[in-house]
Amino acid sequence: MTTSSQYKFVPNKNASIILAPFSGGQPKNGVELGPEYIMEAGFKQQVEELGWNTEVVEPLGKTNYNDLQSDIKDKFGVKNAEVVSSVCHKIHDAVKDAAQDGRLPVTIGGDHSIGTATVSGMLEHNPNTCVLWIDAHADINSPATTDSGNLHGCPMSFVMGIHKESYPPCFDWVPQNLKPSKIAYIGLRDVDKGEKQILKEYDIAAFSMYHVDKYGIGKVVEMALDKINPKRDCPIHLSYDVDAIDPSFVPATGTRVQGGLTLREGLFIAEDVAATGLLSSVDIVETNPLLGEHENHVLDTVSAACAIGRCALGESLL
Ligand SMILES: NC(=[NH2+])NCCC[C@H](N)C(=O)O
Ligand SMILES: [Mn+2]
Ligand SMILES: [Mn+2]
Repeated sequence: MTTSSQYKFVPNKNASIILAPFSGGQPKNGVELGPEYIMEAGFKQQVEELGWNTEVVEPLGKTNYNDLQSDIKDKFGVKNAEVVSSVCHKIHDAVKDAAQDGRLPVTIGGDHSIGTATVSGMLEHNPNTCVLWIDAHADINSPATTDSGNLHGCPMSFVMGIHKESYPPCFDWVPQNLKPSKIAYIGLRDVDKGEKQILKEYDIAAFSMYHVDKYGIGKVVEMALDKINPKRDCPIHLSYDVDAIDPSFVPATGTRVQGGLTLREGLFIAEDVAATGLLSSVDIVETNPLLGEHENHVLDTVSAACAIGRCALGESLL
């Protein structure tokens, strides 16, 4: 079987690998090292072997934004709002610039708070963009609902403007331009009570591990795309939290939840998005090399992160 390997929204196969070594959206050290480990594993060369021209972009420069962190909630009930906001603003601009330049942004985290930046950046570039969020978590808490106060649990509400009266003013720059009908989740299995209410209230397409078991991953990806991209004509932003995949395959991540996707199911999602020809951007987040109990944990996690990227960029298309 042959599948079109053409990327409709990036016909020249130019990609920008955007490094986001940031951990301020959650309390565990080490997730800021994700980009370094993934690049050292040869990710850029791997992408080039697939026929992409790549450039590496470091919107955070050499500044270390990770020492400014605190574990104390502010009066809005969240932690590190100022630094998360300013890091996201830089990544937002880098993602948008890359896309405007005809390149496919591949943003490597770092924690998932940067979803605020990538989703809003791609939506400013093309308002038809839909979002496929692959994660054990819904990351749709607002400052009003979050228990942890960790902003990596909140990016989806920020880009939709859910409970906007609860946001710290430093997030005023974030365009709240994602419609609830343009986001679908796959892999959910640890969703907070307040998040469940939001998913219901906004009628958001949410496929949990229950649906993966019941229908199979192939059908679930199809159902998700039917909801958010029924005519298969809109660009797809794939935001991939490696914790969607079961911790037996991907152990080095900060919020492990048992009962996840097999590695093959996880890669299939990226392959199937690639096969649509509609991929316009991808995030690969939450690789934390300091959380492996031994070296193999780190190797497995880093190589899964690289494989997600390669599959999204067409490795399995013949
Ligand atoms: N990107 C992630 N791993 N997010 C985990 C979020 C966990 C929890 N729902 C919280 O709000 O803190
Ligand atoms: Mn997660
Ligand atoms: Mn996440």
